[in-house]
Amino acid sequence: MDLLRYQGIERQKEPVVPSVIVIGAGISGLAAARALSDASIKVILLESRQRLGGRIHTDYTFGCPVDMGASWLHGVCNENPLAPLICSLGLKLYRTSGDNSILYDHDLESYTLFDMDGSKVPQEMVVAVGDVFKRILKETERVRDEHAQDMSVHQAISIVLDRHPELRQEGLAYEVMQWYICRMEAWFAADADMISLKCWDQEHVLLGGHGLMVQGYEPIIKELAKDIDVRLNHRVTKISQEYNKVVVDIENGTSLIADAAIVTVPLGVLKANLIQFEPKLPEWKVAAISEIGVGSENKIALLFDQVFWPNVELLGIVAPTSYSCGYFLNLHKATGHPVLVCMAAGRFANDLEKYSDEYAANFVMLQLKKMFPNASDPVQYLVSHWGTDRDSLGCYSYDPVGMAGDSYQKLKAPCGNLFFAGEAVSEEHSGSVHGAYSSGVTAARNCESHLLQRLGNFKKLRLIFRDDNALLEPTFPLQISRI
Ligand SMILES: Cc1cc2nc3c(=O)[nH]c(=O)nc-3n(C[C@H](O)[C@H](O)[C@H](O)COP(=O)(O)OP(=O)(O)OC[C@H]3O[C@@H](n4cnc5c(N)ncnc54)[C@H](O)[C@@H]3O)c2cc1C
Repeated sequence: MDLLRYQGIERQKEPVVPSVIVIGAGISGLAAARALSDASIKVILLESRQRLGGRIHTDYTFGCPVDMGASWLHGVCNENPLAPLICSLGLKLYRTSGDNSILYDHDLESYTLFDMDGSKVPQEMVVAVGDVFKRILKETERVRDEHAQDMSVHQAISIVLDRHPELRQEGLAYEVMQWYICRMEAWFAADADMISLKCWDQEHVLLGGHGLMVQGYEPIIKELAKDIDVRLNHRVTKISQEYNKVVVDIENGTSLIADAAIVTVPLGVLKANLIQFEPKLPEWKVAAISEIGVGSENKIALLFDQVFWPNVELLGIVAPTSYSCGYFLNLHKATGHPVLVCMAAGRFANDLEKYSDEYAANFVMLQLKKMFPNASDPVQYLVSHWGTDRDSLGCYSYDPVGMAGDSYQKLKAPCGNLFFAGEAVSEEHSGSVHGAYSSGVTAARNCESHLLQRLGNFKKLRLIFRDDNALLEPTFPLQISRI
């Protein structure tokens, strides 16, 4: 095979500079490319979209940053792998909850809930039902211990309520309970009847609570991409491992060749077989791809000319089913801009994608008008489509009922000179930005060790030095506010 007929990375003269193709310019791909580039490895980053960031997408159409993908930093602490970057860029965080928040709870104190008739739900009831919900979840641990077979969180809640009728709620309190289930479903981006009882609370949560990125996540993406050879509009269609090399075919008909590749495309893209692998991926890898779930979450952001809602972080509407409940993030509290973001998850998020943006915006405005009959119409709106966008095909991974315990490890495991990164390979922090970032750094390190073993000590060629210690110790403290 004549390697020179491939475009892109040219055959190197001695001494050898290893080359790696990173596929996907989300946070994991950018982190991997940055780490490899800092280790003097030649990197090309291929991205199918016309923009960087993947499931991080800060939109500026409203004249202020609005994150249509990730918006929270989960774990506002120096141990968060993103802390050094956030600090060095001087980015501000608005903390919506502290250390004692539970997994799916961004801040109990600053919710205001309404019923379908627009009446405010008494705060004592919100707190009381929240306590009952915590007790129910605690009881599901017993159900888990009693059953060898996995089941859904929904099924376990039903078993608990059969055993403890005193925990059942009636009337408005029942609707508030549905709202808590809706919040939990939003965390996992999946309905309660799909979430694994065995796994749902096994996530390792960093300290420091949850903080909104006030200026959006985009500055981090820009910083990581500095000086990296990124090729936008380069959709990868095939990855072949040949003669100790990796050949990557691009939709535009060109091919690139390198010593190794790191695949960071979303799990949804792998599930849909949008990239052909030659030879085929081993069965254990294919099984992991199919076992891990991909959830759905969409945002409908609404810009108003003035604020007509109370000064709380979240506005919620309670309903007889978790599907019909709704909630809106009040960006005005965190950023000062008159923006509400409706967050839809699970089947509701999927269903919204079947309609036009106008329909979705009208639908959530109807919900808002139930809470605030005098609500003005939005000046502008934005609607995300993470589930049908062929570059994401879902929002982030979750643990479905019956998932094998080692699926994340298998998804992460390399196949020869092919490495895997992305939020879904992060065992401890899947579904998060910091988990995706770390997975990219880890894949780059593993890839570098692989190349060192195969090609010898190219380290002596180190062209760019980065002070590794500078990455460990943030120069400035995290800037956290609570207005
Ligand atoms: C609505 C929503 C809300 C979220 N909220 C939060 C939050 O508040 N906090 C948090 O920590 N996390 C949140 N997340 C999750 C977080 O956004 C992701 O975990 C993280 O951004 C994933 O990064 P990644 O690099 O793994 O994947 P991606 O960002 O998806 O990057 C993969 C890249 O691969 C590209 N690609 C796809 N196919 C191809 C191809 N064939 N060829 C070349 N390139 C391809 C894609 O275009 C994309 O740029 C949220 C996600 C969504 C969708």
